[in-house]
Amino acid sequence: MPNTQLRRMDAFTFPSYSIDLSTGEVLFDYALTGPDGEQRFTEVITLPVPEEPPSDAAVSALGRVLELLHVVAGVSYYKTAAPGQLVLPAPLGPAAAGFVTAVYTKGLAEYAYRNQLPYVLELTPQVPAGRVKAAGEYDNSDRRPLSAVGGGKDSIVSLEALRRAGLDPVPFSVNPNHVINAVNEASGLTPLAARRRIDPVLFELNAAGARNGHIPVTAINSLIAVATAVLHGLGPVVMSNERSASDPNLIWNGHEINHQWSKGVEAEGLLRAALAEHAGLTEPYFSLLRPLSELHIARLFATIDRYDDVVTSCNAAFKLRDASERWCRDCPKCRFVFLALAPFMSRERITHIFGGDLLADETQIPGYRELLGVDGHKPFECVGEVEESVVALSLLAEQPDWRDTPVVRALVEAVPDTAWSTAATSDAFTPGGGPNYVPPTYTKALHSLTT
Ligand SMILES: CC(=O)N[C@H]1[C@@H](OP(=O)(O)OP(=O)(O)OC[C@H]2O[C@@H](n3ccc(=O)[nH]c3=O)[C@H](O)[C@@H]2O)O[C@H](CO)[C@@H](O)[C@@H]1O[C@H](C)C(=O)N[C@@H](C)C(=O)N[C@@H](CCC(=O)O)C(=O)O
Ligand SMILES: Nc1ncnc2c1ncn2[C@@H]1O[C@H](COP(=O)(O)OP(=O)(O)OP(=O)(O)O)[C@@H](O)[C@H]1O
Repeated sequence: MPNTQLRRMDAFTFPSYSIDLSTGEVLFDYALTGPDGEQRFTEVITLPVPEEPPSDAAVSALGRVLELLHVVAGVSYYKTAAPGQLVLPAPLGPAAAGFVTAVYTKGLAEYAYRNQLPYVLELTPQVPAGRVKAAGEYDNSDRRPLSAVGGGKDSIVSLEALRRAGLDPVPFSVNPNHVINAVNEASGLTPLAARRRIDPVLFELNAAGARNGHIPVTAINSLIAVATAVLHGLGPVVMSNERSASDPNLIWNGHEINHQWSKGVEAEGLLRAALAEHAGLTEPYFSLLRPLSELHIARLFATIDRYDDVVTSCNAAFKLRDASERWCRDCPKCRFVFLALAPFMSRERITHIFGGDLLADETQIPGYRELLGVDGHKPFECVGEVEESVVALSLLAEQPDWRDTPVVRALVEAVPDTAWSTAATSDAFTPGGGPNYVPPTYTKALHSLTT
């Protein structure tokens, strides 16, 4: 469909969804409709099939989780046209409707900002009238946790914390690539995986100039993880989203624009409430690392060395096409993670992990100035707060191994004098900093790492 016709689409709908429990295949249908006709999409998600058939209660809860996932996974297709009407397929209770609304507004905020579509920030889904049948309570909180693995340092820290606390985690990933497979192999644990196939029509539309931009992918991965946990009779989904993820990149038209919104604590609370209300799940999902800063997690990661040959946090390694092998060494995330790990590792070890020394490379200086808040705003990437970068720099400036590297020298010159007092009073290594949903049984896992 030509781009001009796409721009005239006025509604996005959710015609149907189906699941085949014998194969784990879930089909989600979507439609953009307008004066020039219709553009349909089908996304296919394949859940791993359990050895034992699921109980009736599990099948019923699974159906409810998939109803939420159907709506949430629609963001990828909605964004090609961003019509003003978002017409939901069925009635939802207030918590589920609140979660869905936030996914399409706050989760698409970076997309709205970059495409200059302010109305997306205020989108109000049309929820069909009617009562939602109350979900039966489904309590799986005492079962083995499903630990989401993204191949980076954060999920490795969680996996090891859960293992040390004797909680017997099951690693889980959506579309694991060679990085994630290698991390799972290094863990020695037996993982579960789900497949997600985006409709190839989306890529054709992208190539033809359809609207494009960032989507709240963690909300999608999280719901696929919860669906898998329910289907397999497993316990809570444990994420590794840090407290810095809740920090917005900028304010636009009075709205916070946060690249990592669906990793933030607000999204976590809304998702938990939606799952409790709509699917009856009492303890479905939380982030173990929520009380910690990225810098603190980096310090913890440095105490674990079994993943050095495989860990990869760079997003370029996770592209659907033309992915980098591991660290690209030239993006905000590579720069930030290097800066955060360097104070806690020898140059030899970190150079081995990254395949190069970013602090020896002067071409990295402009990118580091952004991370330190000297130029521009915090990049639209999964990077920590400016304060964390400042604290990391202050630590490096005191270390003989690092203080004379060209990048550290240039940055020490560049930051304002106030940076040093910010660093001195920072709470980057003090767990806390706002609400978290870590259940009491799991706080011991966190303590085993941080004390
Ligand atoms: C890997 C990556 O960072 N991709 C972002 C990038 O996409 P790009 O076009 O360069 O490559 P692909 O990822 O291969 O995607 C091709 C197109 O497919 C569409 N698409 C992909 C996944 C999806 O779930 N839905 C989709 O519609 C999209 O049209 C792509 O162009 O730039 C895109 C535009 O800004 C981003 O949307 C891509 O981000 C992926 C969805 C992704 O998985 N990103 C994670 C690595 C990521 O950004 N994680 C965040 C967490 C943010 C959150 O709130 O969840 C983070 O690390 O901060
Ligand atoms: N493909 C995936 N399947 C399942 N969960 C994922 C996937 N990719 C990321 N996640 C999870 O989403 C959350 C955010 O991902 P993110 O990329 O920030 O984390 P990470 O890979 O653990 O660490 P890092 O921040 O170092 O990259 C984490 O809990 C991570 O485990």
